[in-house]
Amino acid sequence: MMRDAAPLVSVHDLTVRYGEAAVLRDVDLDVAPGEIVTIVGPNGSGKSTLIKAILGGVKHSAGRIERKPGLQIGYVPQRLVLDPTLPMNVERFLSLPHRIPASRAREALERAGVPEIGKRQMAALSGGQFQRALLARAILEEPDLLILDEAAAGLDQPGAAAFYRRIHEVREETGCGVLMISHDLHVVMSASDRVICLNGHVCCAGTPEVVANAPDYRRLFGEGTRGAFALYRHNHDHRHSQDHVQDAAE
Ligand SMILES: Nc1ncnc2c1ncn2[C@@H]1O[C@H](COP(=O)(O)OP(=O)(O)OP(=O)(O)O)[C@@H](O)[C@H]1O
Repeated sequence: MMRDAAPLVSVHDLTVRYGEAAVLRDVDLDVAPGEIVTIVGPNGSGKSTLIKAILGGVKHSAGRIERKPGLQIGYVPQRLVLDPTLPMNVERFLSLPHRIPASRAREALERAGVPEIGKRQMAALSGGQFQRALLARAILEEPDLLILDEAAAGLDQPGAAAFYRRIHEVREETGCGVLMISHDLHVVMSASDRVICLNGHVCCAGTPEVVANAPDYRRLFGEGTRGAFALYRHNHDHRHSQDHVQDAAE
């Protein structure tokens, strides 16, 4: 990772509103080349909105987003719904909207850890294979920054762990930066260089160690689902408008 290098993307004092309601307030974030940054936060805390703003799909009402000139982004959505009656194999899917040589498709599938699925029908893939196909498509153009919005949601625990391991390897192999949203807190803690805890604003940010060492988090981490809520409760000396998270943890 190159924290000293110019960031791939940096977000300053970002505010996003849907109508009157501010969904994001004064958010700062940056991703350096080769760095894995994970956004965590309760449902409705603005994680997807932040990513959409970075991708340019949502307008912000204040603040600014700076992208490295010529920045190439690869995006892996949480899910993609394809017409199951549409015959389309994986290689063809990778060739949309621009036809690519079969060798490039094979290389991307190898990188994504699924070299064998090129001729399989998209509709016949398992959830894990489908997400790998989306990953292959996102890395086809050798992006500088890979953005994943809960891309392992719906996979079982070993499947999700394998998926994140693969992301780690892609980062090692290509040097791309990674910005992802994840609810898999165990994975977040082991696979991220930096964690941003979001709840409309940035509650806390730092290395996984710093975030995980918050007393509540340490006390509760690993105690079933309660551990998952602990991250959102650490060292808060203020109340949120979304206190359902706190309620859910109690
Ligand atoms: N297009 C929209 N119009 C109006 N409100 C929206 C829109 N998209 C999202 N919101 C609201 O903005 C808030 C943040 O949504 P967002 O999807 O960014 O949260 P999230 O942290 O990604 O949630 P989750 O973990 O459930 O995916 C929510 O209250 C949501 O209802």
